[in-house]
Amino acid sequence: MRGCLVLENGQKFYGQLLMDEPAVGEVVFNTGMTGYEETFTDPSYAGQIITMTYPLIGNYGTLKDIQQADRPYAAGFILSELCDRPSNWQNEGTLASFIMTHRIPCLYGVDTRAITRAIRSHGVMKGVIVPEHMADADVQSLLATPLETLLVKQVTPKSVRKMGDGRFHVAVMDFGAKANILKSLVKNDCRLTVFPAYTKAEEVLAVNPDGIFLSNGPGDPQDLPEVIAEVKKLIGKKPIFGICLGHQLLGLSVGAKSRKLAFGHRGANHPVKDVKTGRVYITSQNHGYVIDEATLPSDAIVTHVNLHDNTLEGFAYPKYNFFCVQYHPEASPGPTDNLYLFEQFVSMMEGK
Ligand SMILES: NC(=O)CC[C@H](N)C(=O)O
Repeated sequence: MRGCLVLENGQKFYGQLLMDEPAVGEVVFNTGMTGYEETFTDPSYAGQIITMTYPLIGNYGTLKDIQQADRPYAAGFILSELCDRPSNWQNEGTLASFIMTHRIPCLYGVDTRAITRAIRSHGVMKGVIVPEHMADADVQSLLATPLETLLVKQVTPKSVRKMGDGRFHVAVMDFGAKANILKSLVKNDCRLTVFPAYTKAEEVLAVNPDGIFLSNGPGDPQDLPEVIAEVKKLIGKKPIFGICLGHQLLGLSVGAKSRKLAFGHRGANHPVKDVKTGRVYITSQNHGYVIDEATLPSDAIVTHVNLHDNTLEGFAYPKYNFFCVQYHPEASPGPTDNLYLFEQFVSMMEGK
């Protein structure tokens, strides 16, 4: 069936639909050349329609073991060529069947380069994926639907769970944690008590963890004032490590400000400089917001900077014994060069 992406600035892009369900979401683009399955199951994409800039998607099929959550939370997918004959000895099924199983609207056979150029020049926009024959009035009323802002509520677990049996007890605040973050902690000799996002600080501290981890997650960090209030109570009590949304919440908790980027950083090839060593890492990223470096307290230390646009990619606060990064050291997808940060967290818990 023919379908169309309609952006809120009126631009339309035509292609094929896998199903006739419409999608509404913030349209973003991801530049990863591989890793579509990890990207599609990253809960931080909740509420967003992901455009993949790489032209061939689905060519190595799907494999449950590499998925980052039990299902995709994204609002929709936009692809150029959708490969229906994957070649991979581990393949468990085509990408099309995965998408249809989870009933995520998908527009394919569409000019993804043109969509990316539209987003790059206007910034991210709301958009809808609709069947081509949908009446204009219906398309407009769909476009007028307000976007959900309480996205963390959709992806955070409902109850506390335990993982691993390592030496270091880590309390994880799960705002939509990617599976490989939790696996990376467990691999680094940690045992985890994983808490839902809105857990009170007292309850987290009551398990007497060696350290606290703040996860990635969807949406605008400023939409989480109740969570920030709890993070403020955790700071300084235990060593803390934060990734992506976790980094942003730590920034807001110490009085820094966040702002929205024009079209975000989403992909597996973003150069980040480690300020102390001068070394440049190619990193995995997925974020639309940043902490404004100029608003950090003067005794916080900038540890990482993005070399595309000089935005803040990491900071540490020795006074409170925490550090955090905006990018994704757990990779999945992307380069694994930054896995050492999990070891750094363990050293902090060891008191080294
Ligand atoms: N991956 C994340 O944790 C993303 C954080 C936040 N939702 C952003 O887009 O900036």
